[in-house]
Amino acid sequence: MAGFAGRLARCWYSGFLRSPLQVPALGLHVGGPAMQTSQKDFNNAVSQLKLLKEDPGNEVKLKLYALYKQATEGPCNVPKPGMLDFINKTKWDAWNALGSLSKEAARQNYVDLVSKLSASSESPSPEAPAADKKQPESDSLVVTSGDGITTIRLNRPTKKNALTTQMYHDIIAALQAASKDESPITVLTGSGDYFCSGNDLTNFTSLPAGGPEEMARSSAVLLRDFVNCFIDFPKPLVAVVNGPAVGISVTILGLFDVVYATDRATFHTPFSHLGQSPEGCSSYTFPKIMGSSKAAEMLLFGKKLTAQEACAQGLVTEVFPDSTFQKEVWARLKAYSKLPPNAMRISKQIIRDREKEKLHAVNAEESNVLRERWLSDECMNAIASFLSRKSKL
Ligand SMILES: CCCCC/C=C/CC(=O)SCCNC(=O)CCNC(=O)[C@H](O)C(C)(C)COP(=O)(O)OP(=O)(O)OC[C@H]1O[C@@H](n2cnc3c(N)ncnc32)[C@H](O)[C@@H]1OP(=O)(O)O
Repeated sequence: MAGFAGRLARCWYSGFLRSPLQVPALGLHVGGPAMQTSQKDFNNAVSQLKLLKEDPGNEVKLKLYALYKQATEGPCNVPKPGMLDFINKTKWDAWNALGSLSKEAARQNYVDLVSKLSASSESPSPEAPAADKKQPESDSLVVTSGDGITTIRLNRPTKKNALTTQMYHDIIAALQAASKDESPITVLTGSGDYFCSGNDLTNFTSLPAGGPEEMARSSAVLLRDFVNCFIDFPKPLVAVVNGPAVGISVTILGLFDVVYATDRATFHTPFSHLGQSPEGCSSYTFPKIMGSSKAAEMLLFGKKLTAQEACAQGLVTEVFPDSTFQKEVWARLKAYSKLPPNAMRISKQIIRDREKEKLHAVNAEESNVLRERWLSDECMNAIASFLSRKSKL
């Protein structure tokens, strides 16, 4: 297992090794207005960078590093690190790739890049009901209430809303709070172009002192607690699926009361590709919802469904054109939220309660199986492969 930790760590570095030239849509200056940037603007940008809410990713961090060095020290003037010194060699390559770019131009490019990153991390969320912030939340999860709806929004758009360990904890807390608040309806949705890309695969790279076994054990406990919150949620729970959904963000949909999706959404559970197995009670809910052979195609073979297909198979309640999705869905939910809240709760109870015991048992079993799976070579290799950017879904 120690070998696995090393392998993952190496793969993380390989992610860092992606070419600095692959930084799309970050048009860089080579002269002209560059001369306008003062040292003060540059220093401000250095400070501003520390305030970014989202990690900008390795490629951008590498670019920032190279521009900083060029702006402060000029063209690369230190010896190239050895082949096996992966990180320093990567940084050296990025700096060296800037060639003879002047210090002023590098400063300007640095300032422009930081300003773009700051602007995108502050861009407002798409349409949603007028809402007040409910509680202190981590940057990656935003919880608001308004118009009779509590909205839990996954807010990590640059990572396609992949779920970090902290986000699982925050969602549990948000659901517990929402179950007791005044809003008749609770919604889960995402910021940006994705609903959610599933479990953040880097969760498995920060090994605790107890090693991979401890990581697998604590992840299984967290997974079980997370899914239990959805099983036990007492009020109408609605998913507003604003874009593609992957992995655990698909499987838990079987535990929602209503699922609205944009026609841009897709539904994908690539468990076998990842050497993993189903969670979110999908081994039970999916065959019930769509029949065992359709469920097998998704859960065993990772067939990706379009929104229309998912609707035809009963996983999605209704599909809306992307252009009117937010407007139509929120208008409808606002109207539903005016229905008598106790009647809705009691109706949900009657529909769901007789299944709860079964669902808890399924959840416990799925979490236990996954605990083993996470330690398998198949799973480790798949995660390592994603982290080294050799594979994507
Ligand atoms: C408590 C533990 C519970 C565990 C429960 C288990 C759950 C199982 C699952 O959820 S399985 C599903 C896991 N998810 C995936 O395998 C998705 C992996 N991601 C991708 O294949 C692609 O990123 C994509 C298809 C979702 C999107 O591709 P696209 O080309 O459009 O975008 P990028 O790949 O460039 O993504 C942008 C940045 O986001 C990072 N990212 C996206 N998804 C994840 C993820 N799941 N984990 C970690 N990071 C993710 C991606 O690496 C890019 O980051 P970068 O800009 O720093 O490179």
